Amino acid sequence: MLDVSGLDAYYGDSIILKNISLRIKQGQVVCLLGRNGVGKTTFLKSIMGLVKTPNGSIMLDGTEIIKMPSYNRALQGIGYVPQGRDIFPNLSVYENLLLGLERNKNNSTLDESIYELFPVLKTMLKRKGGDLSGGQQQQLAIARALVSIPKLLLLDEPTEGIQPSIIQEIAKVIKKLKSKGNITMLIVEQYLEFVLEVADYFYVMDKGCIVMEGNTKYVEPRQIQAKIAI
Ligand SMILES: Nc1ncnc2c1ncn2[C@@H]1O[C@H](COP(=O)(O)OP(=O)(O)OP(=O)(O)O)[C@@H](O)[C@H]1O
Repeated sequence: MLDVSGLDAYYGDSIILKNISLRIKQGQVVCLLGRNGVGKTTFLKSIMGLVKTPNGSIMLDGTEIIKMPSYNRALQGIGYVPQGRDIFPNLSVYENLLLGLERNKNNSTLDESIYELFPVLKTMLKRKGGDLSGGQQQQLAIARALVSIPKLLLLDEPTEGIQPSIIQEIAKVIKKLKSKGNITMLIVEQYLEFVLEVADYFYVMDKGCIVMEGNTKYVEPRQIQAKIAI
């Protein structure tokens, strides 16, 4: 459903991604791993149209999106949870969730089933986004992306700086979504155990290039570790 090929990405004149090719099948959870600064976030931003990508192709369900403005890519069904989550600190949890609906032209009411995935949010609807813990903010950011019912969800380091019990909650949500089968996910992550738990397939990036890929079921974790250890 996502087919990226020969993609280069630049910040100004500096080339950050070189000739990246990556494919995700419908309903798959794919993780992109790599050390700090190798270009993982830049790759997600390239899919969202937030960086310069003069060469290559990004096909979403058979449609070329590489020249589309970012807003249209969201309308095509891509949800993005950036690193740092981008929660509006002065808006309530409920208002933050409502903002997610702006991306969905077919739906203007909040589907209550979002609280089945994130029960903690239901207990905090009136609380300000900025008063939530880091883990709760991460859950809110994922929930906000999901209310627009994306067909492809991009998550940038969802476990970063989060306590283990909430990491487990997030892993559960990802597995639940996967079992429903109507969403495809690309997750940038450095936490290998989490990747092996939730992903079907992985790619490892180094210095702007893909250097390893495979099925998470059959890989020897030490082989990945060797490529991502600092
Ligand atoms: N706005 C920017 N302008 C110029 N260079 C940038 C910009 N953002 C990132 N870079 C550079 O691009 C390279 C890739 O950064 P990127 O954030 O994509 O890496 P990453 O693999 O996601 O790292 P991390 O895990 O630390 O988030 C780095 O060398 C970084 O310094």
